[in-house]
Amino acid sequence: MLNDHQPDLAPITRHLRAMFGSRLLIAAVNHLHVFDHLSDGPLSITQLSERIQLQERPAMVLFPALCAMDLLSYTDGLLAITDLGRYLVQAQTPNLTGYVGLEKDDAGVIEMVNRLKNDGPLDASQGISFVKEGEGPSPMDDLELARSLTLGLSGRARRLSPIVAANLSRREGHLLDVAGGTGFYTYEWLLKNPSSTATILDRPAVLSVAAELLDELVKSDRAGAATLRDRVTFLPGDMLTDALPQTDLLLAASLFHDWPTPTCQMLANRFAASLRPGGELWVHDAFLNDTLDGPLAVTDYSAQLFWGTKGRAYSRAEYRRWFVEAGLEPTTENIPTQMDYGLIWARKPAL
Ligand SMILES: C[S@@+](CC[C@H](N)C(=O)[O-])C[C@H]1O[C@@H](n2cnc3c(N)ncnc32)[C@H](O)[C@@H]1O
Repeated sequence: MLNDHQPDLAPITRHLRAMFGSRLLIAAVNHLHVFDHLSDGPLSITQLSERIQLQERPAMVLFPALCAMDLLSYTDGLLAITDLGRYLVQAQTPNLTGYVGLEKDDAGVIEMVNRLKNDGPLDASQGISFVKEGEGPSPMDDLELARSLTLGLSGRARRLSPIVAANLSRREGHLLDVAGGTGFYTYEWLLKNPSSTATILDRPAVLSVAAELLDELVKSDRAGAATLRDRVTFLPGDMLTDALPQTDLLLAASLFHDWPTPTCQMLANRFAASLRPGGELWVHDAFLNDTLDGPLAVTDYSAQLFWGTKGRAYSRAEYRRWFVEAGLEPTTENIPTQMDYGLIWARKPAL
């Protein structure tokens, strides 16, 4: 476990991600004119999305962010301008549209507007970070890029994995860590479950980094580390298409948030099928409020995910709907970890 003297590192990631939230704000005010569209009265998400021509993913990134900033409210299925948001309507005097607009030509803002309108970058010919889908190129299959992206996540994984491992079920059995990246979540869980085994599934280039990190750990003086090598299997593959091994626990850490909604449902179905009766699907991620109006740290993160991947942040209610559709029984537990992350889980009914 982390000792009490180690701070939650959330302030660092919040400051990092605020940049993406700022871009959303300026895009909404000066390019998409969200507040002017709402100035005659509330609209549903679908109505407003149609007016400003946003598809589902960008809409579900932008509107929750503006709610989290207290500029819009979302009640009874309607988006409305708040008292604060009124000061972003051009017809209101005074207003701050001109002041916010001093930044409207910033390159990051212009690119955010393009990505919002296009539901992603205009040119994705080199692939998208953290995702491998179909036959096209993926940075996760490029030795250098896969290494730098995986090592880029390693500090977060090192820090959060002991907390996650302490909260996952303790049981004798098998853990399947899908899209396991560095493998730290698996290594920490195995250290706490000395009779268990695990499989880490990811792209081959990522798994070679995970194997190096395991070597380091095995050579360290951590109690039990020497047993890890025989208990971990590295499984190179494609989680979207390859057969998944049967397992007792399946961990999806920072996984769903890289993918659009239909892919998330498909993944939930595949993961449910790979669980043995009584098995558990665990998700470690940052969750939107079920009311889709924050929290700000997560709407900023959602903007960053929207920018860099095919996904966004989802609410626990969205995950639980996928779980039910996949035949799983969601629990009501919401377990916070750190860095604005948390755990939720669902059970596969016993036979
Ligand atoms: C954001 S990282 C999360 C890594 C790790 N679970 C963590 O929390 O640090 C997403 C991972 O998904 C993997 N991935 C993407 N598409 C995949 C696919 N089709 N099959 C298997 N792994 C995939 C990437 O290689 C990457 O390691």
